Amino acid sequence: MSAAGRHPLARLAFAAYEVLAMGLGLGMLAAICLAWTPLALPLYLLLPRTWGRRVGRLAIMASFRFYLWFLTVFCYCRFDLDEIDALRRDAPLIVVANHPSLLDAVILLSRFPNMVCVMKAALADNLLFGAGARLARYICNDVPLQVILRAREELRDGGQLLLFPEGTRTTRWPVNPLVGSAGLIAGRSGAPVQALLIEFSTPYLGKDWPLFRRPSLPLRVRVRVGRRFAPPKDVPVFTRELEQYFRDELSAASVHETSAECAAQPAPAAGTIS
Ligand SMILES: CCCCCCCCCCCCCCCC(=O)OC[C@@H](O)COP(=O)(O)O
Repeated sequence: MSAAGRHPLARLAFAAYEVLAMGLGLGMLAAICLAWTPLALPLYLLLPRTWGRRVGRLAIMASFRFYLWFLTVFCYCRFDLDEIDALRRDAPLIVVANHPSLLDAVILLSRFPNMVCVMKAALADNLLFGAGARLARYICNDVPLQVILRAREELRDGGQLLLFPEGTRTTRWPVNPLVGSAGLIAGRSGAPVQALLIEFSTPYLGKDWPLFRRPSLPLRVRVRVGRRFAPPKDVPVFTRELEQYFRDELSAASVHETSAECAAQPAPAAGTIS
């Protein structure tokens, strides 16, 4: 249902729908997170740690799954995530993914019941995400040694660790230079590293996509299960190998546009993910 080539009025109506879908989508995410905050805070204080993180992670999975359903039904988004479900019971496991969009974490967290996420420290004080992230015992990325120790502890307890080794959303397509955290944690914990490849039809909510710029619908997102790496002995070598792997896989898929192209053409044809 591309708007291109249609009557100008139809195009205008579709653009209006895209704006509406954006408002609904962002509003629903805010509403879900805000509704959880007043519950998550007392649960964080009252529940023992193991119960708290269990409840916290299940609530995040369930809420984000509902959220993706909402985006599918009302906001013309299409998610192809079936491949991921095979990983759900593989623990301990370090899941690493490329990071094209703000939606990546929401998408991945919706499929794993016991996943602990390494996140930007600033998010821990965020009104929307802070309380939920604390209850789920997510790991702040501000003190590297703490990240490694906490990650190792969570993996030992049978958790699955999610981290985005680009450190921030992608700015140098197809993937930024990677930091060494995944290799370090894998080396220290003995857990394997599972690559996931995230592909968007347009870089919606990427680093160069303003929060209130309308999406180009349908937004298609596919997550592929990539290679699984054994815990490395040599972290720098592993990090280079992982980066090259992402580069090769994502270049081959070639579903994104560059940010510059995207800025020049606000309503591009949907990408090539089918
Ligand atoms: C139950 C209702 C849900 C309540 C909220 C639960 C908390 C969910 C926290 C999700 C936070 C996921 C953080 C993902 C990793 C991360 O930190 O990514 C940061 C980027 O994306 C943005 O970084 P940047 O590109 O540098 O702006």
